[in-house]
Amino acid sequence: MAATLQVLPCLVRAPLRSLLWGTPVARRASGMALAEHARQLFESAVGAVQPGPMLQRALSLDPDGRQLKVRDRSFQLRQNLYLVGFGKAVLGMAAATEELLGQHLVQGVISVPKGIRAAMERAGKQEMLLKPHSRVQVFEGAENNLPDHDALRAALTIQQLAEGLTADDLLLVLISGGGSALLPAPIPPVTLEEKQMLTKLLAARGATIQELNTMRKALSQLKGGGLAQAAYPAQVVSLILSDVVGDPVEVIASGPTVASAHNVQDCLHILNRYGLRSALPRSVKTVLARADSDPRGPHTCGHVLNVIIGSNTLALAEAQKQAEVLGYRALVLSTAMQGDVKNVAQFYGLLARVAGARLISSTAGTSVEEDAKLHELAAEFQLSDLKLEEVLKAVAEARGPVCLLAGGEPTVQLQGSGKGGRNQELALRVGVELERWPLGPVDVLFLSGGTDGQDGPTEAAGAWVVPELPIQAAAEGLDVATFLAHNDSYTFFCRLQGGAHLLYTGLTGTNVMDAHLLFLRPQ
Ligand SMILES: Nc1ncnc2c1ncn2[C@@H]1O[C@H](COP(=O)(O)OP(=O)(O)OP(=O)(O)O)[C@@H](O)[C@H]1O
Ligand SMILES: O=C(O)[C@H](O)CO
Repeated sequence: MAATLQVLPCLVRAPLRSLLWGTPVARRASGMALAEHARQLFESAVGAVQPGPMLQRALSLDPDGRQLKVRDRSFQLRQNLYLVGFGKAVLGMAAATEELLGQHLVQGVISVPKGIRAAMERAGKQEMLLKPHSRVQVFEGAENNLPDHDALRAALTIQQLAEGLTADDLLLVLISGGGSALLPAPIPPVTLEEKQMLTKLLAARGATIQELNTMRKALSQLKGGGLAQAAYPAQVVSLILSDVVGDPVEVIASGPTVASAHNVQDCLHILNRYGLRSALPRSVKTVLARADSDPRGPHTCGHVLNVIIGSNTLALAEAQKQAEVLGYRALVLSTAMQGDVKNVAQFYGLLARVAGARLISSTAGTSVEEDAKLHELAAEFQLSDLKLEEVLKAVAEARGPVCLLAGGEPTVQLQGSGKGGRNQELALRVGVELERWPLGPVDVLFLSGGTDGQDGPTEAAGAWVVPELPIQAAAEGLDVATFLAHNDSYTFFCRLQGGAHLLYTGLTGTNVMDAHLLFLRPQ
């Protein structure tokens, strides 16, 4: 998520209302009513994981304001409350926390992306901004999600605050995605540049976020429970907005308040897997060699309460509820969609075909081959929570409009130098897939959007498509295959019907991966 949000370049001529869903002409186009519902449901998903409501749900003060309740735990408040935070959504989380607990807050320090305050101001999101005389000091850094010297300064200030706490104090830690890059504190003699280089190399070779953060933890003073250790003997409560599939607290932002269960062997394994063992800087070898013989052993976190306060699951549950209100049979397929965007697109294309056939009539169903192929594709993703059979069964019984919801974070192997994001590329690819399969008398619409409101380095959050997409594109002389070959989905959608298929929300101030919505409505 780049922190700045500029004018929407492909739509500068359009009035504000039509920026969202296009011109009146486009509005009449096929699928426009479904598109309006898709936008509403996407917004309700994002709304459920806004910092304010999330923190109000997670925290409560007793009537005399002396006890803070978090889940089933109570903490005494007596001018002993401190706050630190790091992550893309932490500015709004800190503002909401100060709003709720300001009278008890002694001091706070947060590390947030460069330019985020200005972007929130431009977007008119006052609720995401701290008040003028806030007790929370803000550091902006980690441009392009890479740790830099500004983030390092923030991390050292956070460390100092934590180390100064006593057993009477309570430290609230606000954590969200992007927290790893915003809290760099390499163990000497490893330098910031060396750590940055290693994480960049691992990411470029396809390391997963779990692998990347295992390495980050091994080389950091604050990750893998280091921050909790620094705050000891104060009590620590971490409020975590998850941007990782399955909400693993030890992985999100590299688990600064969760004892690391990894050892040096795990790190060597990862380095071997990506052919990086021999290229390691001497400093990294030194730190890894020291780690297992550290007499203090791993960090202990018995004084910590880690709480997930927002996640993709929560966001989809709200969208599901709203879809039912709009009259859809709404079903959540998975909150763990991962895998190459091409395969994910193929899956959704085939799902529309198979589910669509079941919706209109079980006898005019799809071929055995199509059904088998759909299950084969699903099995390849190895999704822990996929409910394909249940969903297909429910669709067959639905007899009316259906909305299938999923969440996660597919990956794009970048080959071209075009402008796009994984949501727009997924939508474009699904548009192509939808045309490949005869769908029968069913209206279909697919939307993919990033819940942070910014898809890759573009101003859009995502896009929506209908099966007529290839025909619409051809009518405007747009060759979909060429745009896809250059990873140029944003340019494509800007040109298609004057940008009517792009989803614009502006920066949302939250981040729980992506949301995918597939609508099927018998004609
Ligand atoms: N031209 C492009 N076409 C398609 N995808 C792209 C393009 N350029 C970048 N991306 C994808 O965008 C993603 C990076 O953008 P973004 O900052 O939104 O994601 P992120 O860093 O994973 O953040 P978040 O998890 O907060 O969404 C990467 O997955 C990258 O592959
Ligand atoms: O910061 C990070 O480590 C990633 O966003 C995952 O939480």
